Amino acid sequence: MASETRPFLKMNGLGNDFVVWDARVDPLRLSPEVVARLGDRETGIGFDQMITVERSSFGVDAFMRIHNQNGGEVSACGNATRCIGRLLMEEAGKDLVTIETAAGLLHAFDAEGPRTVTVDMGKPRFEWDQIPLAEEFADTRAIELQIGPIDDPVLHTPAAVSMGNPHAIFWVDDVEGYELERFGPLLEQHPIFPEGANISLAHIFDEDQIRVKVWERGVGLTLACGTAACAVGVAAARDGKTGRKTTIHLPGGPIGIEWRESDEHVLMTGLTEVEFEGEVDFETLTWRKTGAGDASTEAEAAS
Ligand SMILES: N[C@H](CCC[C@H](N)C(=O)O)C(=O)O
Repeated sequence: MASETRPFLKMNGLGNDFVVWDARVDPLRLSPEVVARLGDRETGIGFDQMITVERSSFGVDAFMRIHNQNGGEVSACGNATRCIGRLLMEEAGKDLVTIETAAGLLHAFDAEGPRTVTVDMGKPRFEWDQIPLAEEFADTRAIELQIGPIDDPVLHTPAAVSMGNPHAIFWVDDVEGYELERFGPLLEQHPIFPEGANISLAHIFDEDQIRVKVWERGVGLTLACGTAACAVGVAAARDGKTGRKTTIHLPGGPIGIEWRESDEHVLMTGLTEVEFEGEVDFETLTWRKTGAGDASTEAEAAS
């Protein structure tokens, strides 16, 4: 029986990593179980999200479909949007492309350096039923949620923001001072978040400089989260803690955020990387590397 192999790209945005399929000609729909199997770092390729690039029904450059490592489909992924933006710009020789997502149309354009891309992530949403939250809160800059002993909570009163996906941001004085591995899943699935939430610990350590650690919905701890960087930058500015231009320092590296005053859009700038080319045999669900990534391409160029 002929095996059915399919090529993919392995990419990352500051270590937040993806398997990317090009399904613009040959459609691809995988079950959540197969996505989770491929996403598992022991049994599969391993990734935080799986990205499927499809034809856009709006006639823009492409549609980007996003699945978390647990197999669940979601509407937004900032780091992946930068990576797909780069691929589409390189392919078409353009310096601006438009990507359709379930969260809306996003524009990616060349930023100041090689492999660096800026994405206009659109407007943040703050209304309780847009996050969404399970009950009405008039002010989502600090919602009533705490974890730990009632009289001495470990984490409490987070800000809530949607970038097309739900985020809760806890302001702390040391992002490493909390067991996010322990509290992350409890908060991610807290009943106040009917669709779950991405959980960020954020420490404003200098003027417009914020250190962030993220527990991602459907994944767990990741090295970076683009929509969390957007959500933290916006929540800090909204609450008067910083200006509208901030640098978000994630374990995987920095992301520049500008919450533009003229139209309230969030601009997110950061690196992208092609790690390698590969292919999956869907008969056996095995995979192999078939080509190099940026590191070797750049090494060749330098030699
Ligand atoms: N875990 C997120 C999706 C990926 C977000 C992240 N990887 C990014 O770069 O924005 C969610 O369930 O909403």
